[in-house]
Amino acid sequence: MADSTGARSESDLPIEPVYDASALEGFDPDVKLGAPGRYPFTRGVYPSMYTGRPWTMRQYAGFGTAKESNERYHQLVKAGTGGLSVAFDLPTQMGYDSDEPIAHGEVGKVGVAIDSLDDMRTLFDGLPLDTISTSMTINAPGSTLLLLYQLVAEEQGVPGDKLTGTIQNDVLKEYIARGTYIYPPRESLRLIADIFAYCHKEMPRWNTISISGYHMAEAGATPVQEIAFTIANAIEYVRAAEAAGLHVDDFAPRLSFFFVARTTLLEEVAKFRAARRIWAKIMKEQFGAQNPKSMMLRFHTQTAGVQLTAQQPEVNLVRVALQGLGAVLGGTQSLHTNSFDEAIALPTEKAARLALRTQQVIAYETDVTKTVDPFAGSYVVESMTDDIEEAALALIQRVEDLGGAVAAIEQGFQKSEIERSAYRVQLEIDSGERTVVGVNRFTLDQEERYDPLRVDPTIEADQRARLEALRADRDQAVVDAALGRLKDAARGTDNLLYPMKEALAARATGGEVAHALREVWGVYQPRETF
Ligand SMILES: CC(C)(COP(=O)(O)OP(=O)(O)OC[C@H]1O[C@@H](n2cnc3c(N)ncnc32)[C@H](O)[C@@H]1OP(=O)(O)O)[C@@H](O)C(=O)NCCC(=O)NCCSC(=O)CCC(=O)O
Repeated sequence: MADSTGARSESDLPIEPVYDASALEGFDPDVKLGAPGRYPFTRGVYPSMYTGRPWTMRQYAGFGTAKESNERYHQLVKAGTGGLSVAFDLPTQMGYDSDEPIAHGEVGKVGVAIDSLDDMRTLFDGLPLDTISTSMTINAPGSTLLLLYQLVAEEQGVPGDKLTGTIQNDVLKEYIARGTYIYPPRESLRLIADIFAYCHKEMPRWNTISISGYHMAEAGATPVQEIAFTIANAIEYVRAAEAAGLHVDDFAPRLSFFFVARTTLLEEVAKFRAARRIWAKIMKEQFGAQNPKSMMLRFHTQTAGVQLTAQQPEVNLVRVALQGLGAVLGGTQSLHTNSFDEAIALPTEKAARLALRTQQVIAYETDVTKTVDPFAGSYVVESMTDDIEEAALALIQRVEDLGGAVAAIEQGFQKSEIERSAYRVQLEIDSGERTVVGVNRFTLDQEERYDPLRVDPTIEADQRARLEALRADRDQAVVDAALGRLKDAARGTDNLLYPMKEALAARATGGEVAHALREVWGVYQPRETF
């Protein structure tokens, strides 16, 4: 291994200037790799990987009203996207309606505003929910949006067992890095276990959670921290579901993951391979899973937004191509490539199309899809995979020693470790030790003007008007009764999703559902650590 003066990876692990056969001394490919599609899945979750089917090109999109977002989805489908991915605005993500004072100024900004079944119907108008898979980036109110989706599908004549997609539903990382939590951790875990049980019965093809390292990475986590904290959260979810009486093989096949892809391509490929191996072993050895699908770490990837620059934004096209290539070489199941203008504002239609084209070039103009796991056996990538696995396992153990992910969150552990890493990177950029092209080297004297997309400010008023009409039009007594049954379930142990679905079908709003649960469970108060 390199001495302390040698190159270091993003995870602060040594990188040798040259790797040779000695790096793989004692390396047993049968144990470390297995065949593609076989335990421990280091080489990928499917035997044929992209030679059988390309990854899902799934571009995250949504802004303004349901109608505008619906138009963008139709454009993306026309441009060849393989699956939908819905971005919701902050009020929707926090369980507030568009007409609440706290929502003012945020309606439709970072995603689409969805208040009720009426909005959801508009959002998916003309999109065939029996054939398209849809991911929804929604966490604390994940159950609400999932049920609205199911209700719209039922109106289209598509039953729950035909529906494919994913809700993010990963509240633990919200406490650590992203911030859109509502309820305290223990109640959130109970809701998540109810979602697992509901989907097992009613929507068996749905991916019930997307356990995410992406946002931790955006907040500054290193690759090792990203996968270690994500897997530690996943362990917590498995325990919560088991405690609720579910059998591991009844829900684990539908757990999915979400990671970042940085420009440091070699380490990223190693990270993805290590993550698969770690998860497979944990599920088999620690949780006694029997179904190989329970051991498969299937993941979505988004290219690293934090690496994009507002300066010379077209350079971001190059960064995204490299990041996307890393994700594919690492065996991702689904990929979002960022638009080059994302460091400035919401992507324009042209920028969104170019981002999709980037994936299409990787898929159809390179040769990396023609053979499975092309880096297998590489001196450097296998060494890095081992190093990352070892470091990540040690960090998972530290979380376990603190009492598991929830206890560690309550002690502020993950957040402060990530902040330390972010600080280190910022110091390196400020001192010039780390080059960011166009920012601290190769800069322009005068940046070109760039006209970003702006959200129409009148949409908040439109959304309010729609809510007023909905409240005047619906049968309030039916809504109140259903919300009452939801609160009773929250006080007791019955699965919450059944009364929640009744309330939403009666046109209760997302805000009303969240308020009902707030009333019973209270809200999470974060602990500040320095
Ligand atoms: C599991 C994944 C990762 C991918 O699901 P997909 O449906 O796309 O892919 P998949 O499951 O791999 O493949 C679909 C079907 O094809 C089959 N299949 C695929 N490849 C195969 C092959 N080579 N051989 C045989 N079968 C194969 C699979 O078994 C599966 O069928 P079966 O199902 O029948 O087995 C899912 O969770 C997902 O799509 N996640 C997306 C998450 C996302 O978009 N998040 C956006 C976050 S955006 C965000 O957070 C932004 C930042 C912010 O807002 O803060």
